[in-house]
Amino acid sequence: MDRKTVNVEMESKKEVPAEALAAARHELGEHNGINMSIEASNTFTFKDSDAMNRAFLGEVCPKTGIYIYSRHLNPTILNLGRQIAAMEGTETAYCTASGMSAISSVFLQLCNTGGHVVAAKTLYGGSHALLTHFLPQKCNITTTFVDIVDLEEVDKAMIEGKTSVLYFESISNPTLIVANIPELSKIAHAKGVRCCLWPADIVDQMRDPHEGPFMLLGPTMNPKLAFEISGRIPHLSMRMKKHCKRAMKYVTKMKELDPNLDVLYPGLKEHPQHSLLKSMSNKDYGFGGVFCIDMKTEGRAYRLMDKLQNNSKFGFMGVSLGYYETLMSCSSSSTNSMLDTKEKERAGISPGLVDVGLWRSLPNIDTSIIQAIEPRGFRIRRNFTILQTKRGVCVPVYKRQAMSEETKYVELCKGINGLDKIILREVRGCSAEVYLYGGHVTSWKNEHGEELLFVSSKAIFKPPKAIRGGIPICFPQFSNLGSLEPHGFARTRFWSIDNDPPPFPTNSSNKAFIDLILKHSEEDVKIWPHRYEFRLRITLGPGGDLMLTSRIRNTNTDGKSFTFTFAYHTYFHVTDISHMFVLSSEVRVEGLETLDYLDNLKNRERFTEQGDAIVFESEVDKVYLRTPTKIAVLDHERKRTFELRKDGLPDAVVWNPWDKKAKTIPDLGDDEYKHMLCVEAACVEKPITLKPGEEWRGRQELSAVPSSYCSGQLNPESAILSEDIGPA
Ligand SMILES: O=P(O)(O)OC[C@H]1O[C@@H](O)[C@H](O)[C@@H](O)[C@@H]1O
Repeated sequence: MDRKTVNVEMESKKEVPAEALAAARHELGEHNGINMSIEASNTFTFKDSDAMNRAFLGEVCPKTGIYIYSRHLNPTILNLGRQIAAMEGTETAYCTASGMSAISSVFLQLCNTGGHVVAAKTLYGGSHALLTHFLPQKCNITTTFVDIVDLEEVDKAMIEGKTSVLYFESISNPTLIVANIPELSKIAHAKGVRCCLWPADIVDQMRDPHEGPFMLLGPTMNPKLAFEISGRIPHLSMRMKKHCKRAMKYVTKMKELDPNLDVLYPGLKEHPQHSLLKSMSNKDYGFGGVFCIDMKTEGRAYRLMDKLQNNSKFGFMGVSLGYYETLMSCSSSSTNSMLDTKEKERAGISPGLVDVGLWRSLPNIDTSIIQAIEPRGFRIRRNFTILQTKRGVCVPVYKRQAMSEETKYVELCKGINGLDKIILREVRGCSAEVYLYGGHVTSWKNEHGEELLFVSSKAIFKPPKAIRGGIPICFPQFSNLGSLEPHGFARTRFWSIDNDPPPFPTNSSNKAFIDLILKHSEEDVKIWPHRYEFRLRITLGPGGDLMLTSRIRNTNTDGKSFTFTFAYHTYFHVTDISHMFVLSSEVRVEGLETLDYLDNLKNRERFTEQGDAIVFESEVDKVYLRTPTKIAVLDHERKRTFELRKDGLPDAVVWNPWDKKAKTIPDLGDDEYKHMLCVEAACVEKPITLKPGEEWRGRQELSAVPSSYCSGQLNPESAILSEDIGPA
């Protein structure tokens, strides 16, 4: 027995790949190490000149332990080749540095100039480009593309004496078509055509591969990598079984949750080649770990992937799908982007096809479907915006309907505790809610019904307490900068609908708006001896922007001026302000860097902001002074940016109570501080003074855009126009 060989001869024809591999040679290390040694040399020496001569004459070779040059063959790479050959039941295997180097070498090996290939029309983009562009131009090798499941078409396309290769990839990427390998081999062999299948047995009836392009072009794998793969390959069977099992469970659950979902997976009975794959595949290995969801359009595919990666933490966007994490890609615009529209159509590659290689560990997948798969299923459901109908059937509603004629842009109804509330709606499905109590916006939702403002679960919708969350109006006093109750009384008064407001410079396309008015009451005059009219217009723009315009007029008849401070105390809803992302919080504010601020936590002492962006790791209560008209709040995890634009309001308050302070606020849950961030367009440092008859105007506009924000470059209009998972 060879010192480096454990007793077992390679048996290439074992039926079960794992058993065949276990029965294959196992190289030991140079010093009898249990691992084989990595042969890192490029070139090899010989015991004498005769041996060298015999090696070049081909009389001795790697089989007899004599190597010349690693580009031809290397012991470590050869060992991996033996393992793979054992698993695949082939005579030999050659390990290359990439799939495309293997595929191109095979074509160069088997085809002569002027040659002809018959290939499946659905191929990996690189293979398709090689056959469509490179080989015809450089080598005059042409290809006829066929539907690989139509055996007659395949047969007809092969020209005896001209066609040298029948090439297909099974299971195909990205459309998951399964080829009938035994039948295709028969048809090819009958015409003397070599049958090449990727990624399993590459070569059938090939001459010694070491004489051709494999040796000359040097696509050889790095021996260190070969060593690593050799060590992992013995467990591949276990991983593949689990991989396939997970995909099967996951897809089954998804289909259960939404039978209308366009999911492609060979494990599903409705897959056209389900039975074929079952008949060909090794027992217990299932149907692969890759499935596809057809979102129909590229835009919807992207938005789904964005959400799955950044909201649900489901996986990552990335091609290859072979990583140990779940990967997903929209093949039409990634791996298959080199195909033109017609070629994609012919190959059946929909622009919205999302391929998912499901690897990520789903906790308790075997023991608790409900705990493990269902929540993820629900996440997917949520991402597809699926609603539960009355009959309990899930229907996808991404075919968003335009607002029906009778749906109202403005609706007056009763809210919590019977308080009057106005709902504003826009055609795309966004909405806002305003309580007359406080003139208080309590909800702002995007077209997917996602809430963009934070309202505490403990909020008390009852006078005299202000509602915790939404957008309280602080007037005529911000915080405790005066003798009135903190933040003034406007947020705890009942406002009225202003049916006849003085003319407003409005955008005529805005239909969803409401005008409110608050006037002095005799009671209030006792605590703030002034007469005023506070008009508030709240508008929901067609793109979902929320705009608040305040007009405050001094209506004193005693000739006295009055002075006030003001804020739109906006509570933005954020994923989790306490989460850290690359050493800073997932949530940050841009636009306030380097500005002066008054620190409410330090007796309103004045400081200058030092950091590049405002991030959060503890309580913050600052009044930034003379701020720009645009401020952005970035929620990294949700991949959402709020843009706040303001006019007439020079300051900006940033407040989060963090954990300790939150516990002292009775109408705020202990952990709720994580999901809120107040950024308030305000006028604090220099109070406003109005003479009788004078009017002040202060405006705040909010947009939520589903992308990252680059300071100063954000065009909210175009970002807003990019729909989320919208109509198919
Ligand atoms: O609890 P309130 O009155 O709604 O105020 C909340 C916070 O509002 C912020 O605007 C102030 O800067 C903070 O100082 C204050 O604590």
